[in-house]
Amino acid sequence: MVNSRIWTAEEAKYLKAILQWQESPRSDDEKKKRQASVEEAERKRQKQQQQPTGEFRVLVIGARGSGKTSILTRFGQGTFRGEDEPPDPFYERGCRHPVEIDGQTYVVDALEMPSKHLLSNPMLEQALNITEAAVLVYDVRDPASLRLAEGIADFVNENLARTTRQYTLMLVGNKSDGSDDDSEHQQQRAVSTSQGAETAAKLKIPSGGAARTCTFMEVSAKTGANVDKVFPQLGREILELRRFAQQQRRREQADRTMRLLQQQQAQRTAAPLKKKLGLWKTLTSMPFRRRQSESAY
Ligand SMILES: Nc1nc2c(ncn2[C@@H]2O[C@H](COP(=O)(O)OP(=O)(O)OP(=O)(O)O)[C@@H](O)[C@H]2O)c(=O)[nH]1
Repeated sequence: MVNSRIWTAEEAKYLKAILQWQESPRSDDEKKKRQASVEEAERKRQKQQQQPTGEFRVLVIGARGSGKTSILTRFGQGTFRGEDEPPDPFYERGCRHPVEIDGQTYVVDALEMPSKHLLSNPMLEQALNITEAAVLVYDVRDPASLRLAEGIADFVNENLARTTRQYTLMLVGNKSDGSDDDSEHQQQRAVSTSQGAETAAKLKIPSGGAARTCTFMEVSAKTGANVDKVFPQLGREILELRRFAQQQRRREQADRTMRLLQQQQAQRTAAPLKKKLGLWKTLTSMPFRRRQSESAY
């Protein structure tokens, strides 16, 4: 039989001191670092356990070589492959990645439209049908890519004009790396920031009733500048559209209910009148019948 031993307060203190000493002494700095990494690991664990609040499916579309895959690679794993490297095949079709919006986690399901399908209307239509928003990517070094982005916006508008669908667009000028005093960069840049912003302001959006303008952003997949802002911003706009659509559905439902109530009310007021009319008809036809019966005698 094992004898249980109760430590006196003094003995417990002594034992604790020995154990702490055996744990290897740490400097204050090390202790702080360790504590920080424990807290970070705990935050990560909690985040992984957290169910996302929702999901958005968005289309990433633009001219060949404008940097669609590079933007997704930067968004998904925070890296850039290098200007002469082929794109990361893992991100070539798109990616799923969480974003934080007002303290809530949402999953972005980004689909990249291969540039070879840009001229195929059925493919584009299909892509629009399964998404709620599109990132129109152009290369700030290539004006033709901006014109193509405008063309895509026109196609989206024409396509959705016949429907009541809500959809949003964001114009994104990629490869904006290099500072303003970087002469090589200035030589390469062919579309200024203001040109991009003006184009976005002119772009129509299939609004389904809500007056909105196209958001514009310049990014660089190479340096990572602004890439992290694209999808949360788009997510916010999608949430706004969903709220608008829900309000619209509620209004329509309320209108339908109102019309139904009015019809029922009209029927109720018409019913006694009909009854009176029926009685009147019966009464007016009676003498005729009586006359008939009289003639029988
Ligand atoms: N300097 C610079 N180069 C970039 C940037 N983003 C992409 N590139 C380069 O541009 C080239 C095309 O990038 P991709 O990401 O493959 O472009 P894409 O639009 O997916 O191309 P396709 O799928 O062929 O249409 C690659 O050589 C990239 O390294 C950027 O922000 N800055």
